[in-house]
Amino acid sequence: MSSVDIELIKKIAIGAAQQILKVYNSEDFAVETKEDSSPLTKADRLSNDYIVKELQENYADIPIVSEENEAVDYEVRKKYTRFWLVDPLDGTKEFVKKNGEFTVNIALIEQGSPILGVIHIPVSGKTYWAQLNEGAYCEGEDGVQKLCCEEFKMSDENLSVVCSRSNLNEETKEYIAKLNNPQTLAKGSSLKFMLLAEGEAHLYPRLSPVMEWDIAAADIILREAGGRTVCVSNNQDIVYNNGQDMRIPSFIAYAKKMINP
Ligand SMILES: Nc1ncnc2c1ncn2[C@@H]1O[C@H](COP(=O)(O)O)[C@@H](OP(=O)(O)O)[C@H]1O
Ligand SMILES: [Mg+2]
Repeated sequence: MSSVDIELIKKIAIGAAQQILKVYNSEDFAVETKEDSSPLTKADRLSNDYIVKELQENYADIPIVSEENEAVDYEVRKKYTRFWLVDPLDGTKEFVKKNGEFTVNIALIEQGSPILGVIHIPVSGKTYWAQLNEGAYCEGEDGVQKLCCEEFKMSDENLSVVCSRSNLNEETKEYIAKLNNPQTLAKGSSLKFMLLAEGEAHLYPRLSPVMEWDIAAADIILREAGGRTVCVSNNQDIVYNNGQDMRIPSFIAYAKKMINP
């Protein structure tokens, strides 16, 4: 099996962002609606084409599952020991609203867990990355920084809680309302996890569905920064590529949660 070069994956994410920004900065772009009612633009397609081509050229032996590729049948997919899991433009609704809250996400999944993740924010130019047991990092205007989550207890007052800007449901609102005077911040895309990884927020409860590609890169980056993402149903790590559809019904992402309540 070929080994993977994280520097190359970071370059691929940045190259994909250039494709996205060509569309973002153009006067006007068409917005189509997919079968699941979510939006699709030329930027999603250009970013996907770029990432898929680069990954195939450099890692011919590692299959790719991407939001914008044709779905891979579970009977085929369940035999994968390693695969790329890609969301070429996470936060398409935010892209359409032109608020900058969208990301490029590339993860490498091995035996059901992410072992590498790269997230790039096209508008700010910031890149986040992590590999299993090697820590999490980001690079922006201030150079490279090691990411480290803030410690907290669930009973703390004024916890900083991030939630979806465009997909916030009643169940999540009720969960947040039970906390002790929470300070809520709405953001689009996997950026929410990055706020936890940077020590800027404590909790990201998501009691509504996402797809595996929305969170795989963020999951490993947050974990390597000292946090954790768990399924609500069993309070365990998310197991990827574990069923017919790649839907995760709900999860809670934590910064560094202390055991005492
Ligand atoms: N009902 C649903 N089922 C599955 N995924 C959903 C969903 N509603 C929203 N999502 C996912 O939530 C992502 C947006 O996250 P957020 O709400 O945190 O900004 C979308 O990513 P895309 O923008 O890549 O389609 C989409 O995959
Ligand atoms: Mg997405």
